[in-house]
Amino acid sequence: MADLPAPGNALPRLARSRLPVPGIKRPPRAPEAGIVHLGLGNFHRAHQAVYTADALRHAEGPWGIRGVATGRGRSGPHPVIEGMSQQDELYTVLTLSQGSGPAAQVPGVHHRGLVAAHQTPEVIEAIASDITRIVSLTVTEKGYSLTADGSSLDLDDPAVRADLAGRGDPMTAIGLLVRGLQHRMRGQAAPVTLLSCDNLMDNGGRLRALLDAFIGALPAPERTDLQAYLAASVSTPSTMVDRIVPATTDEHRALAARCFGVRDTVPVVAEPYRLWVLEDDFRASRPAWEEAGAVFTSDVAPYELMKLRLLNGAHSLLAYFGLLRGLARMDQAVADASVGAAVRAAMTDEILPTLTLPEGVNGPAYVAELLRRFANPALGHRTAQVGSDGSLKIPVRWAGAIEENLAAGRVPTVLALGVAAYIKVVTGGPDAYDEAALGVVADPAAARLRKLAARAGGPAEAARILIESGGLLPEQVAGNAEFTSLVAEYATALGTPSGIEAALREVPRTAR
Ligand SMILES: NC(=O)c1ccc[n+]([C@@H]2O[C@H](COP(=O)([O-])OP(=O)(O)OC[C@H]3O[C@@H](n4cnc5c(N)ncnc54)[C@H](O)[C@@H]3O)[C@@H](O)[C@H]2O)c1
Ligand SMILES: O=P(O)(O)OC[C@@H](O)[C@@H](O)[C@H](O)[C@H](O)CO
Repeated sequence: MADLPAPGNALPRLARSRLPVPGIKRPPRAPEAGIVHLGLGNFHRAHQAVYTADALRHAEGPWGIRGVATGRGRSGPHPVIEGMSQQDELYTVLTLSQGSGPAAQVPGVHHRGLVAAHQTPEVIEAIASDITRIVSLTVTEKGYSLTADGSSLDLDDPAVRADLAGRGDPMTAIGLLVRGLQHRMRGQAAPVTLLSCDNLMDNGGRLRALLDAFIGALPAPERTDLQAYLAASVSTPSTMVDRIVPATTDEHRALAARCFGVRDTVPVVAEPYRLWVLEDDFRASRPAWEEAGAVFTSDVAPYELMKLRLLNGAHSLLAYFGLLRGLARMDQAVADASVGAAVRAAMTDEILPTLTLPEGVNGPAYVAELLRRFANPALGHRTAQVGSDGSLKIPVRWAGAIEENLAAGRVPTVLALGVAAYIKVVTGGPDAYDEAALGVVADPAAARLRKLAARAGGPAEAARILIESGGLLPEQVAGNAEFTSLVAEYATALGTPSGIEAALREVPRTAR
């Protein structure tokens, strides 16, 4: 992590004893950690942690958070864990609005964090602790060890196989959870709630199915004991989580220094809007998150579907169209006349008709509000960040809407152009978009998809192959000749540098 540019380096580091400062209150001390959170990334720190800090102001409870940095492939100190440990486990949440300066909050709910890759036994112990009532997750789509089509646990993944065999410390989030629950069961600790806060449809049900699949593949005595324990003592409610939280940059660190006189190496930035809708199925107690504005309901599905298809679906369209148009930031993409019009058309004509909205939500008003949120220039949200991991996001964000349009006899033209744009970005190499200026669009399936595309004689054939064998879209979509032909047509059109502009101008008018 790069250090702060001057004059920030001259400032004293954020610490409990240095608060309050004008604009930032000193938080109360974090209470006992009843929550273990896997995936101490930016989103958790700007969403669940803020709801928890706000809830604690209304009702006390043992709701400190033990954050765990998950995932592998990193050696040495973890920047967030290290940064927070040098700041009394504190960090700043900068709320960035269009047209006004930032507001700041220090949630102050975290205890000393753990790095799963180096401190696995401590993580298992924390999950198993009788004090722990909730284990929450934001481990990204990649963290769930899903098969390429996203339908089930990838039992061919070497990390999953090693975790199942119990060879060494568990490496996957699912393996960690199961081993933690096993210890919990043996220690006869209180029931516990596992709370997925990732952008996955039916995230609670999905997490449960993955745990069931993992446990189902264990040998008999372990398997049956854990199955009984899960049924009796573990709940996995679904949640819809919403707040745009971009990756932190040096500019954000400098902004914190300039506006609040705080040298914080690990701040997070977020939009003012936030929403959290949770299925009210907690096996043990929980923070009074409703006091902080969270909504508890018996059915989260309409909220999840609305958010994933409209917000995240539109986000991914903006990202790929923006990248091909040479636009680095999401606000630039939505402000671009041709990109903005196409994405608005997709939201209104292709996605909204596939949704049964939650009671009281007005579709057009929700779309208008999303477009306003995307347009916030203060966030600096990068198209390359939102466009990354598309092979895991497209099945969640676009596939259902495409499938339902086709089933209703409509061909969703903007979503078809979106698929062609994604294929160009992920398989096109340096010619597809200006990587040096816009940033790297990472994707775990990139090598596999490029290999498939390399077999083709041109972009149209590559698009057909990727739709048929890439695992991005369900069979019913891949088998729809009209849709596949349209994506192939767009793939050809995107072959020239001005292709995207012409296609975007055309696409909202060509609804079929
Ligand atoms: N950032 C947002 O605007 C936002 C909004 C709503 C929901 N979310 C959800 O939160 C997730 C995380 O977003 P973020 O902004 O915190 O990202 P981030 O990059 O700041 O953090 C990602 C976290 O996931 C962990 N992770 C990554 N790959 C993993 C793997 N293979 N196994 C286990 N853990 C892994 C990392 O250790 C890190 O803690 C998103 O993928 C999304 O599902 C994000
Ligand atoms: O966080 P990702 O990378 O899964 O997705 C990028 C954005 O679409 C997403 O984070 C949104 O900002 C968020 O879902 C808004 O609530």
